[in-house]
Amino acid sequence: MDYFNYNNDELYAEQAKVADIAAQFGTPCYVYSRATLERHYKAFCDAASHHNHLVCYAVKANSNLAILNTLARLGSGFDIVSKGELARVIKAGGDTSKVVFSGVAKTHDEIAFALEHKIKCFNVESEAELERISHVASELDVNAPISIRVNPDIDAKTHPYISTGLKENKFGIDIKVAVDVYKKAANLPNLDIKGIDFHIGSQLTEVEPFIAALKKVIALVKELATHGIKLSHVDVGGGLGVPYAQEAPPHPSQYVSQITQCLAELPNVELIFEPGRAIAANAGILVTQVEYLKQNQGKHFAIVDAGMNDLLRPSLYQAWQNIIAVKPRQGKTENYDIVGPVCETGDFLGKDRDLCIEAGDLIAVRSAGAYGFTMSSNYNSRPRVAEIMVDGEQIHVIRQRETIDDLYRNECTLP
Ligand SMILES: Cc1ncc(COP(=O)(O)O)c(C=O)c1O
Ligand SMILES: N[C@@H](CCCC[NH3+])C(=O)O
Repeated sequence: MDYFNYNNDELYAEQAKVADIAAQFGTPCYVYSRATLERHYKAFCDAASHHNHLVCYAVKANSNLAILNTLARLGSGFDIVSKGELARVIKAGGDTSKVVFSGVAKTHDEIAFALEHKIKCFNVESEAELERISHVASELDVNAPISIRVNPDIDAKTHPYISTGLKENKFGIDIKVAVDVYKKAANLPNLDIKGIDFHIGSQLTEVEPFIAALKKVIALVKELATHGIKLSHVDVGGGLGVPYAQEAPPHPSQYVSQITQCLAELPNVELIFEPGRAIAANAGILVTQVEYLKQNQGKHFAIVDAGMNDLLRPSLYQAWQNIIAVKPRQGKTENYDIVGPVCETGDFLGKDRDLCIEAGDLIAVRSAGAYGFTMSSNYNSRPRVAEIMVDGEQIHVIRQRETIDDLYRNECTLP
């Protein structure tokens, strides 16, 4: 089966299962396929098998414990951005020695927690952070493994909100001053310089920007060697896109092979990948029920029970995700805006979709396994939805739907 089984993934092939799941557990709900998740992870590993490598799944894409545990069992490492994400990795049985820690605002407490759990590396995003990590490591009397996240000033040609490798973005350290920062790191106490990393953005549909950034980084690795600073790994970040609509991003094997070719001149350097979306997006769907069909002066709306609080990407980035009927009907299609219950005009899951549907029907938003549940909220006091994993013939509830009580569990009224 294709890596991007966009039109025919394991879940869609089992429409009856999706309908049963909705009947049993209610809607909206996220439904994931373990088989797809595993296949996507292996696509990276298999393609990189001839180079010393580590795939560190980006936890932010989908941090459910069952998802992390599934990947941990395959030997995955993890890219984290908070103490909470590290705690999830530990709870899910992940190996902390395979964890890299990214993010621009690591606190004293987060750094100490990561050091106590002996993570593989801190991806350092500023000189001030470097000093803080050195300080915390000295307090704990340990050495902190570090890599500098360089900002290579490469245009990733993606949505401006998810572009991270340009000088106007907050991420990383200007590649032009990186040598000086490495020299500074070499002189600070309790730091072990391990590697270098970059991450130029998300949902990239071409390999060229990755290669352009990697070439700059390889030149820097060589320059650092002339200063006696030897690196043992190069972390190329995540960012490989998926086909939500007509875009045709490269298959992971193509992407990985171009990267390994580029890195062939540094055969002893470990290659780290941080994919999130490419592993999780097309392993999940959001299932929602049509509550009402409505017409305003010729404009058709399908009002569904999932909203922007459940899946934010369409509202936040005007992202397009395919929407299909779980049980297609024969008949005339209508052009609908698929909108949710939230009191915001921007609350939509899709616009201008031709569908043949009736109230009560189930529809599925595809490619929703990444940045779906993790970006959901309780806005409008809507309980967060259930997450379900299809695992061969078995179906597991991997997160219960929140109850109304859950909404105010941590609140109180004034005395
Ligand atoms: C540092 C870092 N690594 C990895 C990722 C994962 O990105 P993606 O889901 O696009 O693979 C992100 C998110 O963009 C990130 O910020
Ligand atoms: N949340 C974004 C991706 C951001 C990646 C994090 N750096 C999305 O849904 O596309």
